[in-house]
Amino acid sequence: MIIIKIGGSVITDKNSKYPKLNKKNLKRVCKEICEVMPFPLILVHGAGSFGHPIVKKYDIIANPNKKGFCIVHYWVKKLNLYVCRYLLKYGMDVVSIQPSSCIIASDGFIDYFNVKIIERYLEKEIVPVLYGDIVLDKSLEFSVISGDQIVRYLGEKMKANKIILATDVDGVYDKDPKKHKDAKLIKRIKPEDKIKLKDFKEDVTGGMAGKVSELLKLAEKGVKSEIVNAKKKNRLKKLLLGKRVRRTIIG
Ligand SMILES: Nc1ncnc2c1ncn2[C@@H]1O[C@H](COP(=O)(O)OP(=O)(O)OP(=O)(O)O)[C@@H](O)[C@H]1O
Ligand SMILES: C=C(C)CCOP(=O)(O)O
Repeated sequence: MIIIKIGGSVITDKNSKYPKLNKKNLKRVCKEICEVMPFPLILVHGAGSFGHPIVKKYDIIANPNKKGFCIVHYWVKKLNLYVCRYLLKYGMDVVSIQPSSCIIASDGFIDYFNVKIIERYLEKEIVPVLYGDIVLDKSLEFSVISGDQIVRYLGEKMKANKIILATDVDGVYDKDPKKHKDAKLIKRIKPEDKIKLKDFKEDVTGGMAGKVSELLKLAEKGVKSEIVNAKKKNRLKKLLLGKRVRRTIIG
């Protein structure tokens, strides 16, 4: 079982205040995955500018509200349609799974997740495509569930043996590589390493810090994961083919 998360920073222009697709990257990444066609596979993607700026605009974290919920839901679903469109174009049989229809959270964390339907699609050799979404929350009314959190949950539940998070940097650095030219790539992070996550840039779901903290939870359960740069042509493809590429291993 392999789980790949395609980062919103790769398939959208994450710096945009409005939803803006990076179609070139989206097509290339979908093509790279389809050229390898790993199976059994679950795909997850992030929200990028189709989610984060809208969550901020409607102040959903501080004030979970119905209007904001509906608008965020609409945009992330729209991004998911684009992702599914290009996966289909390059030959993969996919089905879109809307997290807001199968997940209920409690205090921002997945509390209930009906994975039965995912298992049934996998039995039919159809790849489920999920995404960071806004969902019902028992205590907060609505909460934002990152693609990273979905990866962590499914990684454990589905006993994945390969988990890849594709983003716009080569992996986890000792400081944000976009702000510091001298940042050094950390090749491996183990649960026992005392890594300071609070210094890493944060978006509404925690950015790189959120990603690492979810992956460390997986590592504690003995499940390893890898963060790789999918903005670089063929890097994800090579990793899927089992070749050694520049990346961070967590676990
Ligand atoms: N120490 C760090 N190491 C690596 N990247 C870092 C670090 N601190 C901050 N970052 C930032 O984290 C970003 C990647 O995380 P981010 O959550 O934005 O990616 P993503 O998962 O691709 O996006 P999305 O959450 O929209 O799916 C990079 O663009 C980088 O600038
Ligand atoms: C912003 C929303 C709605 C989902 C965030 O998911 P992520 O991009 O994986 O962090």
